[in-house]
Formats: sequence, C-alpha cells, structure tokens
Amino acid sequence: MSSQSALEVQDLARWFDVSAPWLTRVLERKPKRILKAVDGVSFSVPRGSTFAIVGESGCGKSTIARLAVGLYHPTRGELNFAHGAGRDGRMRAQMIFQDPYACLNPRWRVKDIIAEPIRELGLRRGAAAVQARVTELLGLVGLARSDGEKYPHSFSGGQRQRISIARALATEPEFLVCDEPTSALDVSVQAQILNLMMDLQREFDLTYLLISHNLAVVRHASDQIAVMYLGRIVEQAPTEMLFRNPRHPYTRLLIDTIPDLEAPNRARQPLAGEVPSPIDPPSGCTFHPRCPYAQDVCRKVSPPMAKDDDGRSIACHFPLTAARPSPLAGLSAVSAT
Ligand SMILES: Nc1ncnc2c1ncn2[C@@H]1O[C@H](COP(=O)(O)OP(=O)(O)OP(=O)(O)O)[C@@H](O)[C@H]1O
Repeated sequence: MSSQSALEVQDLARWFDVSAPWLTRVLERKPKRILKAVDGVSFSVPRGSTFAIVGESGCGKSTIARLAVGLYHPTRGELNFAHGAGRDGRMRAQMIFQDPYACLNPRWRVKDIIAEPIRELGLRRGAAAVQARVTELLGLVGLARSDGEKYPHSFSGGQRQRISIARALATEPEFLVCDEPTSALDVSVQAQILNLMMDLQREFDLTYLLISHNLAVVRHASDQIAVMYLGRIVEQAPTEMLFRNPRHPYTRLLIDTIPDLEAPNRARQPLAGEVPSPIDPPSGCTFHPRCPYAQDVCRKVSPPMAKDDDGRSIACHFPLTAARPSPLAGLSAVSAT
C-alpha cells in the first residue's frame, strides 16, 4: 500500500442473503435471493484528505461506511488502513452518524459521554487528567466547559453533532467515517458543522470518508468524489474536475438536480426514475434504464472501470464529452417523474 494512503479499498463487496426462510423456500420452491449492496468497489484515500461517496438512497454508501469501521465484514475484497489491516487499523477509525441524538446516551451528562472512550482506552490516567481532556475536546468543537454538565436533550441538533464529534476525537483517531453528518440539520447549521470538520481536519491531519446523498454538501468539503450507483462506483474524480466536467451521465444528472443558489427560482428537474432493486439489477450497465444515451451494448455488457491519466475513473460505454449537452437539456427521455 502507498505510504501516502490512509485507506486502500480493493474489490470490496458486501452481499446480504435476503431469501425467505429455508422451509418456505423449499415448500414454495423459491430460489435464494442475494442483495449485492456493495459489489466490487476500489478506491484509495490519501492521508489528510476527504474522500466523499455520493449517490441516491440504497446505492450502498452506508454499507461502505459500516465496512470501514468494522461493523460489517466484507463478503469479498479488502479494506486496509495505513497502520495495518484489521483490528488495529479499525480502532483508528471512528464514525460520526447522521442522527447524533440516537447515539448519545440520554441519561449521561455530556462530560461522561466524552470521557467514556478516554477511560476505556486508558488514554488519560486519573480523574483530573480525564476532565482536562474533556474540557479541551469541548473547546475544540466550540462548546463551553459548562456544557459538559448538561444532558444531550438540552442541545440543538447542531450542538449534538458537535458533541458526537468531540466523542469521536476523544479516541485520537486518524480516520473519521462521517455518514450523512449534516443531513438531519438545518441548512445554516450544516455549513457550520462542515466548517468545523474542515478546521479539525487541518489541525489534526485527519482523513475523512464522507458519505452523503447530496453532491452540493460534499462539494466544498471534499478533495475526491466517488459517485455510486447500485453498489458500484460509476465515476470517481477530484472534486472540481467532477463538477466542471462530469463524464458519466448519472453524475451529470446528479449535478443538474442541485438547486442553483444564485437563481433559486430557476426550475430544477428532479432526477427521473427510481433506483432499481439491487436484488434483481438490470442487465449490462445497471444505469441503462434511466440513461438517455443508452444503446444496445449498454443493455448487454457491464462497462469496465477505465482510468484516465488525469485521475478520473469512469465506468461508461459512452462517457460524455464537453460538446455533449446535459442529459436534462430538453431530452424527453428524462422527463420528471
Ligand atoms: N443488513 C442488511 N440486510 C439486508 N439488506 C441490507 C442491509 N443493509 C443494507 N441493505 C440493503 O443494501 C442496499 C444498500 O444500502 P445502504 O444503506 O448501504 O445504502 P445507502 O446508499 O447508504 O442508502 P441510504 O442513504 O438510504 O442509507 C439497500 O438496498 C439496502 O436495503
């Protein structure tokens, strides 16, 4: 693995057996049903950078997040952290969830929530040292020492996310997996939390895996973006390159559905069509039923991932070129549903 990488993921797959119970299957002669939530994903995350994974609901983003922190085991493939694969590597990774309230014990004071991992991992010895560290962590996330005496319910959503960031930082991680960290928050608070995360990243040289269904959220916070569709990466590129020149029709459609803050009244079409079921995915390129450019080969052959010299990877038989119009520009095949 490269010395510059904090995480390397190779051909990662996680499948779920969603078959009916064995007896029902035998009696009703039903086949096994396998859901390929993640199927052959590879990427590497440079140290100190933010790698974002985006895509619509159900494309496999959270499954990758859970694989990264060891909550799931891979069905196939590998996930290696810089400090060695397996247990040691995973202890260096912490996760921040979408709903901070659900993972903060409501009966504990904030100072005890933050102190727990410090005590458990033996990172400070003695009550005074633990308390000093808790106060320091509260300060790092913009909370006061007195906030430590309160319970989670006294805080707003944004403040609760600050508490869960402080608790994650308590273990002195090098890697943070952030699963939709701002999607439960008001728009104005979202920016504050993302800015806090970026400040902390600079200060502690943290590496982030940022999961979001919203490309607009990750634009200013990420260095690289991987766009997922039905368990696979369809396009990956440095963030500005991806926005300036998206080459996969799905990426282009996602970008075209971002509301334009400078022209909020300009109508934006929603993304057409539903994501198909990963239990019975379409043949060939799984995006073909929604793709305005699909041709025969797309229905039959799954496109291989091709890597450009400029750091972009793309899995598409007919990638867009600058001259090609946006799929939403007047194409009736993409009428809004
Ligand atoms: N434990 C599980 N058992 C069965 N199926 C699962 C399990 N976890 C996830 N899935 C399925 O795997 C697919 C990918 O789910 P995942 O949660 O990773 O997607 P996602 O992109 O994060 O979506 P969302 O934003 O809605 O969470 C979905 O079809 C989901 O129903």
